[in-house]
Amino acid sequence: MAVNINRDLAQWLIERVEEGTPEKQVRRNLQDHGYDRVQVQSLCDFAYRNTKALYAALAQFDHDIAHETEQDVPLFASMAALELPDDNSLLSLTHDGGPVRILASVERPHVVLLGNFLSDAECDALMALGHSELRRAEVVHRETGNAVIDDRRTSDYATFQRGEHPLLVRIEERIERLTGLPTTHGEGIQVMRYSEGAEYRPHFDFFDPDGAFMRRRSDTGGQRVATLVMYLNDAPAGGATVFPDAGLAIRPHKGCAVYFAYTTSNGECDNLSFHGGAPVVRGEKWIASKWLRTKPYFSDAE
Ligand SMILES: O=C(O)CCC(=O)C(=O)O
Ligand SMILES: [Fe+2]
Repeated sequence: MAVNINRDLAQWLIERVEEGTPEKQVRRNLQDHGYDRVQVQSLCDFAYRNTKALYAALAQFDHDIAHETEQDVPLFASMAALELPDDNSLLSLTHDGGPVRILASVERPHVVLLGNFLSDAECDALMALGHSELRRAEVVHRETGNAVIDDRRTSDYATFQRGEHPLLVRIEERIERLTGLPTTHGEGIQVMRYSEGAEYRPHFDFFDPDGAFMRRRSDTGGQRVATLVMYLNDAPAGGATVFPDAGLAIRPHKGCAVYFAYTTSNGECDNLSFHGGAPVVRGEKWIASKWLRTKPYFSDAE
């Protein structure tokens, strides 16, 4: 199958070549991100043996983009979702457990509640996948971008690379169909367990737009624009996902998911998206989270 190269991939390849990343490592990264052997070969030929053509392609992309009027993020975020279909379902988005349904949506903060996003079997399989890998969750430091332990997030989690497991591939493809954002714009799925008393205090998922981290990293993955929290069990008590400034609380229900996007129509980060996971009062709460970026995201490049 031929490989399509877009601006971000061209840019990423050029950066790797310029910083002297060995071809072997780039091959591995590309394979990890779902490119087959033939595609990897032609991308590496382009990057390492025809670099001039790659620069030319990038210049052409930049020229085209400069002449485009539209933004580069075709988000569900940006709003078809608010027009709830008459039959209240996403007709084409079905899986073994039946159709995904839109149960409710809020304009600001932009929140969409989805029913049956995952089947029971998928929830169980995700919990099993995460179980043996669990460790104390970390948060991204707003200035440095480093992952650090923080009392505001007391859950355990297991982190996965995009496409690391067939189940994750299936769910990532579903998220692509839901949001219109290519899977490459997603960070790897995290499976999280909150034990009794554990919480994630209210926070923003987007990076501080003025912070040093964003200034340095805006070319790789860019800003976060939306989050999908998938509920893997019915938390017995407590553990709601809360948006305190909007007076909104969502009870964890197995197979449901909450999608929220935080870019306002003028391109700014929406402070109303301030949210958290309330303390679990009894039992455990399990979720899987997915963060989506404005641009293709390759974790090794971050
Ligand atoms: O636990 C929740 O309900 C929210 C999780 C969350 O905010 C996150 O993972 O970014
Ligand atoms: Fe969050």
